[in-house]
Amino acid sequence: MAAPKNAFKAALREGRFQLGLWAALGSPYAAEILSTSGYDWLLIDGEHGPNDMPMISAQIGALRHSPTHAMVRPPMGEAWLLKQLLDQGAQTFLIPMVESAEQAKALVRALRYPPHGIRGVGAGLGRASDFNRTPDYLATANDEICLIVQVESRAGFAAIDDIAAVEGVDGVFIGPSDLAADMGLLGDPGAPEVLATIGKIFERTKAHGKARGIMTVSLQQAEVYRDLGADFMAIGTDVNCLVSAVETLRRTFLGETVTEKRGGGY
Ligand SMILES: O=C(O)C(=O)C[C@H](O)[C@@H](O)CO
Repeated sequence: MAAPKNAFKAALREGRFQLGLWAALGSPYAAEILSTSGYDWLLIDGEHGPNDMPMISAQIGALRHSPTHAMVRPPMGEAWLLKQLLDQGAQTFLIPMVESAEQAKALVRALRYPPHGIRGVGAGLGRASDFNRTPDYLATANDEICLIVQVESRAGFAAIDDIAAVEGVDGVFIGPSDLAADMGLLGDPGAPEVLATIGKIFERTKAHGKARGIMTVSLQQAEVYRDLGADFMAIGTDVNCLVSAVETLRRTFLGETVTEKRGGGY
């Protein structure tokens, strides 16, 4: 018996668009509710959400037997952290602020067992191997890992061809908020200059045969990104869904109108 198949990675390889949602509440209960809400993937956010290792592990568990694939974003792409997340069963990783091919190559090695990488052998203790009940896990794990690197700065944009060319990088995800901030447009990811840069990053990513990802909380912006070529996209966050639903409920009852900031304003 082999490592679990990575349905998200397979879908990207087959060119099937994957719709996602951001999970930053840090709630396995919320993750379980979202796991059967029709999304192809759920990003468990350890960079901006209050998600520590036990919390992330519990959310991976909540998604485990659902049609929604767990994508995990650690605060940084550190090998020791990725090792723990891998053993907890994470197979798809979103790594923030990647700005060089060297950084991308180090991430690939951190996610693979020797001789192709440096991942420590300990999955027998974790969900990854179904708690040591997957005889062929070690031999099959590498192929089911999906690495998505975030390009979200001018430095990352400048290195996009080198980054996208790295063997083992499966996709490039643009963080529009951080990219806008680094471009001097803090809080305005919908600015024309940011959109133009996003288009160029997507174009170069596709040229290297890699998947293109992005996120927004604005459905209008989502259409723009889809037209730019996004292969996978998050169209909201659990936090935003909760806040906007509560606000909309109150405003609707009071007859108030709701306006949206350009680009979602994230
Ligand atoms: O820079 C970005 O935009 C992202 O990386 C996504 C955000 O971190 C996400 O938390 C929404 O704000």
